[in-house]
Amino acid sequence: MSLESVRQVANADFPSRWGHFRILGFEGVQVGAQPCCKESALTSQKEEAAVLVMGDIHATPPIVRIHSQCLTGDVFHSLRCDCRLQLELALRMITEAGAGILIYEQQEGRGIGLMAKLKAYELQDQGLDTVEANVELGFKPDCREFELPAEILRIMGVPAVRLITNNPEKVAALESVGIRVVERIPAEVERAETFERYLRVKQEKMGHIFEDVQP
Ligand SMILES: Nc1nc2c(ncn2[C@@H]2O[C@H](COP(=O)(O)OP(=O)(O)OP(=O)(O)O)[C@@H](O)[C@H]2O)c(=O)[nH]1
Ligand SMILES: [Zn+2]
Repeated sequence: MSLESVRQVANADFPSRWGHFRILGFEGVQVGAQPCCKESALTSQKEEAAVLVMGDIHATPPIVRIHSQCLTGDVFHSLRCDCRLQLELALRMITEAGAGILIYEQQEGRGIGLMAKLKAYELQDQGLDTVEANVELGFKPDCREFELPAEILRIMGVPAVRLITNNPEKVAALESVGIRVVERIPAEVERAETFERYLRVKQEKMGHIFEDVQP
């Protein structure tokens, strides 16, 4: 599968409680078969992202967060995962620096979609972890490829970034298309018992880097 014809479709003023941004819309088209699942939950081949931009992003490598949509966390403040806290961390870092980019990718449930993620929650309630639940539903543990955010950064003329993430796949995805990650900024948040297992599985099964705990 490859991503084609990525284009910017909007650019507007965006005052927010975090600070004053521009908000940009980008879309691209995925061509080829969905490699992720047996029964495709993703009916649309279009990939979209909303991008918040603040300040001068060209003077030095800007702070960048590639955030995958988590409706349950980002909107409802779920404590099953650390997504909302990571989103807040990123927005705080960008506004404190006065410059940066937040790419909000519509990759709900690591790309499996909202309904499948809720089914995965059900399986997790029965004892499976996040990786096992995805596999049980016929998906890969992680369906994301991060081609769209990489292409967005290229279109925006950003050749080097300081990336907020614990996920080495995001670093590798950018570097594989020539965007240098001059610094990886940990996306570590205050822990809660309700998402302790979620983080442990990210560390043990998905290779995420956590500096505040030993494996
Ligand atoms: N399949 C599945 N996806 C989940 C679950 N909980 C959260 N997600 C999704 O996980 C994605 C976030 O991925 P994470 O693995 O938490 O973190 P990451 O984006 O890979 O890495 P960081 O940059 O360090 O945050 C979002 O798309 C969420 O919707 C779950 O139980 N199952
Ligand atoms: Zn989440």
